[in-house]
Amino acid sequence: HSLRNIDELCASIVRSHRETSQYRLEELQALTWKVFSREEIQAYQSKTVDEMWQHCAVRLTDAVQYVVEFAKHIPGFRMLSQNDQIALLKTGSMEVVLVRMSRFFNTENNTVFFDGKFAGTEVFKSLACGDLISAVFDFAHGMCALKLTEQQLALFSALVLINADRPSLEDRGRVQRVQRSVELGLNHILHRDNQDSLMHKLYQRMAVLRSLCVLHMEKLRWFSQRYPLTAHSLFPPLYKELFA
Ligand SMILES: CCS(=O)(=O)c1ccc(CC(=O)Nc2nc(-c3ccccc3)c(C(=O)c3ccccc3CC(C)C)s2)cc1
Repeated sequence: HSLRNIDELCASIVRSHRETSQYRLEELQALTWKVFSREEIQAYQSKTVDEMWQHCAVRLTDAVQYVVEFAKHIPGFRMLSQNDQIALLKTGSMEVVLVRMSRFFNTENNTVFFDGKFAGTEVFKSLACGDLISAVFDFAHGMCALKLTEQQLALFSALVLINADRPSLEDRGRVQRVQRSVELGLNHILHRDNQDSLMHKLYQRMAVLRSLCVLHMEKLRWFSQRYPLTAHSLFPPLYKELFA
C-alpha cells in the first residue's frame, strides 16, 4: 500500500460519509435547543408498544438506507460477493447507525435527535425496552467523549462495517483484505491527527457496539413474538430483511 493509495482510500470514504449523512453536523447543532414539550412527551408515552416500535422502526430503517449507500461507496465493498455484502450489512448497518446517531447526542441534557427534536429517554418509555434505550444513550455518551472528527468517524464507520469476523461470510479472506486497508486508513488518519491512542479506545467501542446490537436483536425477537402482526406486516421490509 503506497501512501498515495491510503490517502485516496481515506478521501473516498470521507466523501462517501459526507454524501450519505442524512443531516450535517452544523445543521443539527443549530437544533439542539429544540426539545419536546410536556404535551409532546405525553403523546409519545401514550402510544401503545407496537405503535411506538413501528414509529421507531420506520425512522431506523430510513437511517439504515443511508448506511447502505455509504457501504456501496467504500472501495472494495462492491468487489465482495452480493451475499457477503448482505452479510456485512445485516450485522453492521445498525452498528453504523448507532455510531452516526451518537454525533447528534446532546450530552448537556442527555437527549438524542429523534423526530425532528431532541428527546430524552422518557420519550421512548412506551417501547418497553428501557435497558436497550439506556444502553444506546450510554454508548452515545461514550462516543461523544472521544470527540472524533468527521474524518475519523467516517473511517471508524467503514471499519465497523467491513468486519471479517462476521458470521456466514463466503470469502472471509477477501473481506479481511478490505478490512486491512480500512484499518490502515484509520491508523493513517489518527497518526496524522497525532491521536494514535484513540485506536484501542475505538476497538473497545466496537465491542460495546456488538453487545448493543445483540440486545437490539433480542428485543426485536421479544417484540415480534408479542406483536407478530405488526412485526411481519407493518415493519419496513428492509428492517425485516436486515434485523429479523
Ligand atoms: C443515523 C444517521 S443521522 O443523520 O445521525 C440521524 C438520522 C435520523 C435521526 C432521527 C432518528 O431516526 N432518531 C432515532 N432515534 C432512535 C433512538 C431510539 C431510542 C434511543 C436512542 C435513539 C431511533 C430508534 O428507533 C432506535 C435507535 C437505536 C436503538 C433502538 C431504537 C428503537 C427501535 C429499535 C425500536 S430512530 C437521528 C440521527
